Amino acid sequence: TSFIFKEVCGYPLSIFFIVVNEFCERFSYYGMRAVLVLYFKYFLRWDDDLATSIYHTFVALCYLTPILGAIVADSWLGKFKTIIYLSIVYAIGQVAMAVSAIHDITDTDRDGTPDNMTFHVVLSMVGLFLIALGTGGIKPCVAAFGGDQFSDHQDRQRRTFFSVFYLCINGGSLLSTIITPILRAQDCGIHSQQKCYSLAFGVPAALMLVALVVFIVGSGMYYKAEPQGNIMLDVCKCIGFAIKNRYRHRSNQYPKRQHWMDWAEEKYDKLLIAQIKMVLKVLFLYIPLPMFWTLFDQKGSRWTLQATTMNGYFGSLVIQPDQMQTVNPILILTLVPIMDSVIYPLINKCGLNFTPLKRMTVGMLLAAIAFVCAALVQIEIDKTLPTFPSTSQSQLKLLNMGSETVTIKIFNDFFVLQASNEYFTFEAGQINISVGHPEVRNTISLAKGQRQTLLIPLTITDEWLMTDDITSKPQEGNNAIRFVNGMKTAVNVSIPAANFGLIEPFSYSNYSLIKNGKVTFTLWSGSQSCEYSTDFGFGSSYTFFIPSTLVFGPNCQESITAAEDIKPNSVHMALQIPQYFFITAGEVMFSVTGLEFSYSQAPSNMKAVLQAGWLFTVAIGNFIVLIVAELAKLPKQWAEYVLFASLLVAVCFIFSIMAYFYTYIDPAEIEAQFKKNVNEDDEDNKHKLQKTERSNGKINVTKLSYYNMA
Ligand SMILES: C[C@H](N)C(=O)N1CCC[C@H]1C(=O)O
Repeated sequence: TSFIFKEVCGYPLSIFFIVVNEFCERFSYYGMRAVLVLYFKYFLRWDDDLATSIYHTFVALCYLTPILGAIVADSWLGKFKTIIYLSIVYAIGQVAMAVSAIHDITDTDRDGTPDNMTFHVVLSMVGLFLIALGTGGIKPCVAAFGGDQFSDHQDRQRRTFFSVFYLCINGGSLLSTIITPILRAQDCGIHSQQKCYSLAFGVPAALMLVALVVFIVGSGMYYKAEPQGNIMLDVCKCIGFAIKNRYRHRSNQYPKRQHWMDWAEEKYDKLLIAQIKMVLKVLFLYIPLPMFWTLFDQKGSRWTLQATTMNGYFGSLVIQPDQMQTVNPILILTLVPIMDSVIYPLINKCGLNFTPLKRMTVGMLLAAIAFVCAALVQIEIDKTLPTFPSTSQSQLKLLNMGSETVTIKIFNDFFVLQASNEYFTFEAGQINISVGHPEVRNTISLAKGQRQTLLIPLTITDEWLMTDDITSKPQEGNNAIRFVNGMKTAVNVSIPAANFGLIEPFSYSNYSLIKNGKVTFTLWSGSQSCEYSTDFGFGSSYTFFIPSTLVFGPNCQESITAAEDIKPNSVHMALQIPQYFFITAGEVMFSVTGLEFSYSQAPSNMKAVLQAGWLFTVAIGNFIVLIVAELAKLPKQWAEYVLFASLLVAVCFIFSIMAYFYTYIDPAEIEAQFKKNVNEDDEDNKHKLQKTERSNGKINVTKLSYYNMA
């Protein structure tokens, strides 16, 4: 097809439209993905398990559909038309998601919640399916289409293109993962204001339309390789025939052939057989690769969970656990140029031949190192975690509600205390406690596997009270807070975000979850009030005690005491940076190189198919995360990290052996050689046929059409 070829600094101008398209498309994809789990959980009201499973299934589907897109592009529509049509499908999917998140559509009673949840679920599932089809379908085509814009002698430029392409992916990903959560946090609605998921999905939908328009604008400048017929069907038939033919000739009397695909020679074109061999060789090499993605994809799950048990204060800036993931695209944006312009040229200067497969091997090793770092950080975190009781143990803490210290005897140990900050651990189901002078004895039954607090009343002879305490770290960096009222009057405690309700005399409130930062509690008793301010970190639990002696007024702050049930997270989130650095450096070496390798080693008619094969390794990696997370329930998280690191090292060792035996090819050169040979044969055969025709007086039509085809 004709096109206007324009070059800027040695690069075809057309790739500008392709990389801008990729930037917008990745913004659209990652932006929508960033708020998807929260949409499931808080809008569709799904539980955590269902939300996580559907999320991972969606991600895996997005990397499975490239196969479909590649087949359509290489065999039927060509890459250009496939990208246009599937981008339309993709944009419709994004719009469906945005519409599905408008609660007002079914909120007939105007209470702020959708009344027909089936409508929202069905529309969002249809939307997600279309998005998976679109994003996956176009992904291998866009990368390969970009590669097609370069001529055979532009190897260096094409390599740079793949690096810039990767930068755009991560630029889009970075911006959208920052912006869409902010959009989601806005309130919007017609009848009632709710969290604005429709805007968080609407902006990615708009970006997808921009991606489509930008791609169409470049239309006149693209080199559009023609699809070469139903190539995948031919490939399958050819492989099937080779296997059948090999089986038919299994006896020793038939001479062996160099390659099992050579058994297709009787029926199929030698060029097609050579092309299939090229693809199979690369696909075979891909077998160990999903393991890299298995580790890589845990950034979004295990590493984010790890961050929830860490301290996110960076000076006055507070980083939320899921925001740590943005370190990956930020590092990509810095590491790709450094690798391309400093590290690789330096390695070359040292005389080392750092081939693509060597780079990928080093990339895998770096990912394994990242997991060792994650394990070391986990060990540090574990040291700071409270020791919760085992199923055969009980833990007890004491809180003396009186103003005087009391002497407490548990079995034969004496304590003089106002309140105990530590939990005592007991194996026995019952303990004897003696309090004060003269001694008041009590036998207390303890709950196994539980933490409890014993509230010793003002008058020791009054009834003793036991509370059930929290036995795990609060999730997502929240703080679990409760109040014990030691006063003779009821007290109401509230903060802007929560109300602890009315706490009766000598009783306690339930736990409420509070975010980090400064919080001011307002205590009310009748018309009297008191303000109590304190700073919270991440993942702590406190019991605040309101003493009987509290005087409401400006100085009440000092009278309230805080018992620390669970310490706040003390290991800093910055300690995750080394693991992010290694996984990202690994990604640059592995993924950017793999993308280019998949293009350069693919025959001309199967470029998109091999890109899809590459993306398929990402899909399998995601499935392995799902399976391993279910199966490998190791008691210690750090041990799971070490297990993953060891598995990747083992896989990397196998891959390096496979890579050692791989010979790099230039598909264009091989194809040209085949075509030249066939043309020469063609000439010879034409002469032979003309001779035969002259001698027999007729032509073998089948053969002639075969030669013409070749
Ligand atoms: C966001 C990642 N750094 C990244 O660029 N990718 C993860 C899977 C492949 C690649 C992408 O194309 O999105």
